[in-house]
Amino acid sequence: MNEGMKTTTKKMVKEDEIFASCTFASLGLHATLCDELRDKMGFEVPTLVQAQAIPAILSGRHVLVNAATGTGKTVAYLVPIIHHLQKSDRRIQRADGTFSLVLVPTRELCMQVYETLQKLLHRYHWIVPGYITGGESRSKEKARLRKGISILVATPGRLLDHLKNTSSFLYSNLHWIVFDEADRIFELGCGKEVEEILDHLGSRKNIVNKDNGTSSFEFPQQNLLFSATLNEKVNCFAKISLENPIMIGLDAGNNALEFQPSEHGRFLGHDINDEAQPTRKEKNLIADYKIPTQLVQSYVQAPCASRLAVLFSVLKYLFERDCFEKTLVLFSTCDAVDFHYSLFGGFKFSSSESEPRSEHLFLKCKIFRLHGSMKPEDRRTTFQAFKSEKLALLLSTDIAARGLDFPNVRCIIQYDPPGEAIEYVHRVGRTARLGERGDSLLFLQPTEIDYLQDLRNHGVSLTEYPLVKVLDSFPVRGRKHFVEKFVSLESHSWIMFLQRAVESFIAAEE
Ligand SMILES: Nc1ncnc2c1ncn2[C@@H]1O[C@H](COP(=O)(O)OP(=O)(O)OP(=O)(O)O)[C@@H](O)[C@H]1O
Repeated sequence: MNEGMKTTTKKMVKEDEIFASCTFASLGLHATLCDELRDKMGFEVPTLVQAQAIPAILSGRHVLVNAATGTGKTVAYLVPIIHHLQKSDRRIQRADGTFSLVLVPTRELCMQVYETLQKLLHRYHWIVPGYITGGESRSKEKARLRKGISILVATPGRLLDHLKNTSSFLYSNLHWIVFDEADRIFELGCGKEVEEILDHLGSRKNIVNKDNGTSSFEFPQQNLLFSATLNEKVNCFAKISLENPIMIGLDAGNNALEFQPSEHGRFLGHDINDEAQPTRKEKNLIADYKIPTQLVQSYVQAPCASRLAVLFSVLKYLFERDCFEKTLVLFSTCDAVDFHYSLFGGFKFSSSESEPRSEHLFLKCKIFRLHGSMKPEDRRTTFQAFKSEKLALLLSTDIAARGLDFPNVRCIIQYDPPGEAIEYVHRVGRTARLGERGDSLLFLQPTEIDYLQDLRNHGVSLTEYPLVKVLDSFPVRGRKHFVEKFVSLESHSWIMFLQRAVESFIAAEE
């Protein structure tokens, strides 16, 4: 973490590393839509991924986009679809049903894409956006589908449910299917669910050649896959959902990802229709993770006995010394989020045991929590509130790890490392978006330190966080801690003092 860096909105990378030198109009977009992007969204020029993806999608071909987190992928797929819909000779009507489907892995991301759509469609009132996602009442969703939704944003499970059970869901005019966070959707949908969706939508016709009995697929719709991380799951996904796609963001230098357009297309160095799985070596060659260059990535090694006091100390340091606007802390379970939420929200502290009266809240910032076991309404209000707060702390599970665009999140703390290394990329991608500054801190217990090597295998290297300097900055009984040589975290006077205070607070609580 850059010590004492001012929290400015100054971009940390050169503009030409984020934005293209062309205009939205030069990409072939309708003038009104370009005006909307400028006036409603404040977007003057396209980002690099938008400059490549928008013309590719306008061409009508299938497209696979691999671009770092926070580079504008959402607009990259929404805008060409809106461009085509607004220019159709006859204005589309609700009775025409759904023309485009956007599949996303979480409810919060569903709402976020829906809100972006509402802004983009401000001048196109006849193009109706909508969403269906778990946690809503199915009957309300049925009613919305019956009326007709032109561009529908949905999570896979609930979509399949309506495809099977809502006869009034009209999608005979479906032309675009977008898979945002494609690898995650495939993982969640375990492939079968997604294949069922594609088959229900008529998006994948299995053509059997009468002469030689071979089968291939025909795709009447235009399918678009987006993700910041490519892996074997996306490879399988591409196999069942893309036909000879245009590949964007795949480094030519990484031969495992070279794409040779051919009748079926090849992907990750393999013919995507080839049943043979990539060899172990080729798997290891799968893309280096695309991490924003300006992101400062650190780790801290903290044994179990002191990691809570360390987390407390780092948060206090961030909010009181570095004035970081917003911080997101990620835990592995809902219970862990709930436990730390009640602890952080209630823990009072006095810097000297002899003056208990001077107790005050240890963390002086608004604290929110977000996880899948919360009521849908609470998830929605929390999501919106954290987005609008200026100084806040969000404790969450991986529900907040992908796609969510929280303005001014300056630091991502992973208190529990993600199960899969690939989730690391998406978690840290909640900050350092679009050239903004950002920091990430990964907590590792001594037994987890090999995780760093796993990340290094994907081109990600972390520096050690200057933890002792932070701990030494907290006075104990009015005196700053100073020892010649650091022995261990457990024996640090501040950690021992804080740990005792936390334990007695927890012991006294229901
Ligand atoms: N052309 C643009 N000019 C300025 N800001 C933009 C532009 N395009 C997108 N943005 C902003 O950049 C931020 C990131 O956009 P978006 O959420 O689409 O990124 P993403 O690539 O989908 O990220 P993730 O991989 O995390 O889903 C958003 O705040 C969005 O409003």
